[in-house]
Amino acid sequence: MNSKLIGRGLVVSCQALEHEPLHGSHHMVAMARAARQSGAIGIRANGTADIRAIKTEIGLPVIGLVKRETAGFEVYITPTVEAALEVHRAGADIVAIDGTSRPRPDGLPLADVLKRLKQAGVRVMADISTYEEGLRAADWGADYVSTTLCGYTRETQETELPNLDLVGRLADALTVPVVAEGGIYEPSQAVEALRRGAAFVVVGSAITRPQWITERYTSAIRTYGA
Ligand SMILES: CC(=O)N[C@H](C=O)[C@@H](O)[C@H](O)[C@H](O)COP(=O)(O)O
Repeated sequence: MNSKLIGRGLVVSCQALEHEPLHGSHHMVAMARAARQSGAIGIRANGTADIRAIKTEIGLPVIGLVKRETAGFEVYITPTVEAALEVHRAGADIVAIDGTSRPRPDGLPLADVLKRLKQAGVRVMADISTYEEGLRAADWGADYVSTTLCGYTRETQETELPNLDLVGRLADALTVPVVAEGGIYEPSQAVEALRRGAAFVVVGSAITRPQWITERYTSAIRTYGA
């Protein structure tokens, strides 16, 4: 499938959940505009409203997802086939889904999910947490494999981020594009991810979550004891 939709560069994740200060499409479109102005080549966005608004107003390729919690399940990034189709219909160029092997609310194994989405003409990014998950997702037809969930599953919760070793190992093993995402806080880490073979880099919190950026400063100052 089209691996050149997004070239070697920076994708900015513009996401704010309901409890976050910048929640709302107006703010997310502004964030995406700022990202485009400074050279971002794609946007990652959560929820059909934000995806539609960013797609219409910004014009960059959009990696879309929907975060949806379901009681009794750990997966929350586009957890079902139906959710993935919603994101696709909202205009996302690539649909990011949970690419781990954990149980999903619609009861389908990942291999079936990928098969159905491919049949529907959806370009899929599998958000994985381990090397083995990345290999499996690619084998089952994912168009992109992203390290998004490393650090966020039981198995990986102690992992220090960003996990650029995981990026490098997957990039060496796979022919589909491997995306470096999760915990990239410094420009030098983004460059290192590309050097290790990432097709592109996704950065979110370090650019678009001002409450988190502020906290980095206030906690450093607290530790200093000012
Ligand atoms: C684990 C999870 O739910 N990640 C989400 C996936 O869409 C987003 O909350 C992250 O901001 C995004 O992956 C970018 O990562 P970072 O914000 O670390 O640059």
